[in-house]
Amino acid sequence: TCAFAGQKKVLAAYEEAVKCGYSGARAGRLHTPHGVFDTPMFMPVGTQATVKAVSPRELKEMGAQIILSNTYHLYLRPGTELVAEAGGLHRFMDWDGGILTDSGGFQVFSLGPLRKITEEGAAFRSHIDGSTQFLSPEIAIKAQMNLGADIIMAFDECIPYPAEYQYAKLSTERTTRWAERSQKAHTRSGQALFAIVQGGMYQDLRRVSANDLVSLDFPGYGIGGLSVGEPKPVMYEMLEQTVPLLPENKPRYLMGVGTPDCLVEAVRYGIDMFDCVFPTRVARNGTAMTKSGRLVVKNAAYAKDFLPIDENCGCYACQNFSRAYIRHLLKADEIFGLRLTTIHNLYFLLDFTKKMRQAILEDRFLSFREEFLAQYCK
Ligand SMILES: CNc1nc2cc(C(=O)NN)ccc2[nH]1
Ligand SMILES: [Zn+2]
Repeated sequence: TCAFAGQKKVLAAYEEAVKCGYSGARAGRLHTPHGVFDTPMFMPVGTQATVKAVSPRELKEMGAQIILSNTYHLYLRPGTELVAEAGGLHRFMDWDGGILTDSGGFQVFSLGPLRKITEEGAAFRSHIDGSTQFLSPEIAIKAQMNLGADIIMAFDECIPYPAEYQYAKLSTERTTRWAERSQKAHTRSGQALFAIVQGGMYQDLRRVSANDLVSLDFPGYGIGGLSVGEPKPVMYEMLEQTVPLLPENKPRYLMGVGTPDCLVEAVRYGIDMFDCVFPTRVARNGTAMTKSGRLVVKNAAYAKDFLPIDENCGCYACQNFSRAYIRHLLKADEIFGLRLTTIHNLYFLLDFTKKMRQAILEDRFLSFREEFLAQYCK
């Protein structure tokens, strides 16, 4: 904990960032009111207060530490006041690990042309009932205080890709003003507010955004506006420009990323935290993630394949069921099939970040990265 602007706040303090020999890769420990967690870490996405198709008990069993929920969705349904009356998000969804809520900046952007953004905030149409809605830094922070997550995000604008330089510049400057308004509106102790670096795909805007937000002094920093359709080398270049400007002793969270190859590169640049819908989303159309790439277990090729998805995987699906069985369930539209592919994909990414942490602690991250990329991109 530390005294902060007169408020006593338990911040997501960042300890023992063990630096490995190469550039920014590091293993750390993240302190929150719901526990101390190891980084690098992958955070399963539970948009509407549930990680689709799996229970909190299964999440705990597979090693999930912090899960993500979306303020935009919960604000529209069931309402964040209702969740507060239920005792907060942890109680509501029976999850006693860490929770991080995104502020809605991305959802408003991904809603496309329905939105209108002004200095005050963002007006948009609800994807549920088409009603006109409005989010501002103050509204988004109040909603997140009601939800009671351990880590909450400043309200920002996730700049679309591609975007004109002038638009990206004005939007990024506004996001910094919104970060300051988010800070002023954040009065709940025991909750860490992270800022979000934007700047589009422009190196200079990324640097200005990072420097301005660091001057405002946040306990952690999200890097937003990436993985929005840009080529991977552009994303890596933005990381190279941004991460070194962020304080070494604070967590860096790359939002919305990603596949294992992106994770291992981002860790190399010094990213600590990730979230992505990819593992749960592709699971629902029968795709399993493996260290050699994707395996579409629904394919006819696996009809008589009585091996598990991955015989070296420790997850519940691979320990007990065959590809043939899972394919049968998926073809028969059995819900248990989706549960098994989801359990496997989440376990795969959680285990992958655990393996990266171990490699960093044993100072062999670089060779781990080489070996993985050689096999994965095959
Ligand atoms: C899947 N790609 C992806 N990019 C994201 C960017 C943001 C962001 O800038 N939030 N303020 C959040 C989630 C994202 N997911
Ligand atoms: Zn598995």
